[in-house]
Amino acid sequence: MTKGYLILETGEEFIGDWIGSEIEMEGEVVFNTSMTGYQEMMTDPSYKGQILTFCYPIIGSYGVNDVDDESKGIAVSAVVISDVCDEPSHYQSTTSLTDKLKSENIPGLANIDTRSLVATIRKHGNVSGKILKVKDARKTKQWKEKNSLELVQSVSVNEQESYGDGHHHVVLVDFGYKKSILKALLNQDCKVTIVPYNTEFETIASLHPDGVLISNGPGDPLALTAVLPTIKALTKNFPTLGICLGHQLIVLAYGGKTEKMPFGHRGGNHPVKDLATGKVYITAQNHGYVVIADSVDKENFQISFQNVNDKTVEGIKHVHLPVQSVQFHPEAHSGPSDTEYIFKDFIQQVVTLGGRRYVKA
Ligand SMILES: NC(=O)CC[C@H](N)C(=O)O
Repeated sequence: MTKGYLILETGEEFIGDWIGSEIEMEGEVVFNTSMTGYQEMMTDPSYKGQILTFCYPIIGSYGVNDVDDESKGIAVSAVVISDVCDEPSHYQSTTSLTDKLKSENIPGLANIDTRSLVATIRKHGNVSGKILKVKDARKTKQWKEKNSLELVQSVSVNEQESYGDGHHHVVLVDFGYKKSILKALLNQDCKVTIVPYNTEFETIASLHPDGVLISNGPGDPLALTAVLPTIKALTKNFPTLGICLGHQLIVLAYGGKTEKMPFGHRGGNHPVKDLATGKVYITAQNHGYVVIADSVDKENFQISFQNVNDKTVEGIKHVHLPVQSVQFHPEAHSGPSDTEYIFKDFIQQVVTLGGRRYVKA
């Protein structure tokens, strides 16, 4: 196997064995603590531009299948693995993880001491890294600035797409949506029209949606200030659900603020409390930015969910409009269907209030 190096901008080096495509790569190095779901993680567009480290030590054992990709292909820039399994066993598996990486031109490193790497990322908070074939000091002198708008542009659809023929028409504004969100809507008897992230309010309104879903997506929400007036107008006119980036954008649209977290929430076991009922749910998460609690427009919104570990904002609900958003992923099943009821709630609002404008834009 070819040796490869992961060099962090903070100077630390990790040596491993090259897997996947033999191209050098740069990106923010993040980690996910889930024990399973590597295929879903790699193909989640919210990871665009990032080098994803798997905390779980054995990755690839159940292979890769034809049904679980969250988007058109691998979204991460590269993967970092401790022990990669190249002889998968699962009835649905159609290829191995390393062959999938190769076929989609994505590099990775295996046999990396991921525990030490994660401890290093946690120590620094945020850190970029480069995967290199040879240690070349010249290559680690300069670091690219991340352009979040370009990340969203690269994953959003360019033209409208339509799925299903259910009773409720939901427009999904695509900042890099996960297919599980589309599936969850189709399961709720929806017809879904997916529109590019920068579609204007009037175009969306002319589709006569019963409800609107603002999707997840990569990068810093502050790069998307141009779409905030549209998002605000949508929330004032249609039942709206925001997920992850969509949640952050709704908060920003009402004058709230977001900030970068030290090393994000990425995993399948983040406990989240519903502040109305006191009930705690185990959620799947993937975000590096978070809403600043004090900045939320309290005249219009109440905080609906809170992270049990660090008390960060996990959701908001409008005080009188059918608008809510969550920082976690209700479409991702940390258990059988834990928070999927959020889609049911949304559709309930669509049924009672959809198809009508109830406030002037
Ligand atoms: N999954 C997402 O939508 C992530 C939102 C945003 N890019 C963040 O990292 O916080």
